[in-house]
Amino acid sequence: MLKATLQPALASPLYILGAGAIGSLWATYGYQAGANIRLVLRNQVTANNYHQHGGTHLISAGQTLISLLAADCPQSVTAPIHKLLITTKTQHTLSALNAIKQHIDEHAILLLLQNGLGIAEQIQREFPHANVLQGSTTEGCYRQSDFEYVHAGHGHTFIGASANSDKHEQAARAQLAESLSFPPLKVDICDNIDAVLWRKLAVNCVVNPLTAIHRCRNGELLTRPEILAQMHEIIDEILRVSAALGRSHWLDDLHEHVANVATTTAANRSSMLQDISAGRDTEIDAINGYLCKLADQHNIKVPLNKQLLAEIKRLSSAGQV
Ligand SMILES: NC(=O)C1=CN([C@@H]2O[C@H](COP(=O)(O)OP(=O)(O)OC[C@H]3O[C@@H](n4cnc5c(N)ncnc54)[C@H](OP(=O)(O)O)[C@@H]3O)[C@@H](O)[C@H]2O)C=CC1
Ligand SMILES: CC(C)(CO)C(=O)C(=O)O
Repeated sequence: MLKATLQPALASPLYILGAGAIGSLWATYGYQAGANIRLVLRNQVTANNYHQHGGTHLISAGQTLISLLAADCPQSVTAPIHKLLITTKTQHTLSALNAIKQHIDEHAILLLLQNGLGIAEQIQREFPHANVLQGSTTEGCYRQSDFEYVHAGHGHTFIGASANSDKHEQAARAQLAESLSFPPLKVDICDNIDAVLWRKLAVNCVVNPLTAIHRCRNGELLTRPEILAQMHEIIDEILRVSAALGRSHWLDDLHEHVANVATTTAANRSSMLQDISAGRDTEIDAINGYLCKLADQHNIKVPLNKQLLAEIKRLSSAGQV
């Protein structure tokens, strides 16, 4: 079915669902740029706390940028949402969206900026007429305390949809990317976002659970021979799944790529390590869980990925008392 054009939604206010680290980057720089942005916070208590705190404080290049945006909770949203940036963790996305479902216009732009895969398809099923787009970012931001974030690393953000979209939609998508490029954030459209996301998934399947299990920073993975050997075996499993899906060309240098990411982010505590250390649930289902599901569908054995999945789930439930 031909979808309604993206154009009407483009001119609407940008709602941000999931005003954590990544959401706060777009909220803060958007506010600085004078964009029309509204946050959708979890509930009225969070919205009150946000106002009492005086909004979001983002430490960026040694400066504290303060933004006090309009902050709704699901009960207080009044206007229809036409353009929504979703920056919750993957495991919270559907419940967060369902809480505001009645306020989302049926042809809305729903842009996911998350690690992990599998959520976009679920959202498209829940919102069949919506323009569901996906993005991937290499910006780095972490939470220092409530509503206080640190922009730790500058990166690049790509957004896109499935390859077979028409030219008209592509132009609108370029406009969307431009409208989200609040300096210093840089957003571009990508002709093959599936490849970008798959490559990111592959890295996350290796680095995230291993750093969480071994409680180490990303770079340390490369310095321990037993972990390094495991990394290569995990990557080989990912490559076998990719081959079955006809996606090998997206990952032709995966062993080197994972090592490069671990090197360039050597000092990072991965997001999964942070979640496990804080006793929070993790994005493992959308990362190794997603890969294992595909492997099962294609009868490919991925024992190491399954072990990582089980171990992270065990650690995560042990941490939640
Ligand atoms: N941080 C980074 O540097 C990077 C992150 N990513 C990816 O971006 C995504 C977001 O990550 P990040 O920003 O770090 O995560 P955060 O945990 O910092 O932010 C997620 C936010 O979503 C909020 N949230 C959860 N449930 C709801 C709900 N029902 N209604 C409203 N808000 C809700 C959380 O609120 P609460 O705190 O109350 O739970 C939290 O503020 C993830 O997929 C991550 O992997 C990708 C690249 C880099
Ligand atoms: C690339 C990597 C591993 C950087 O830490 C990441 O995406 C994460 O921590 O989730």
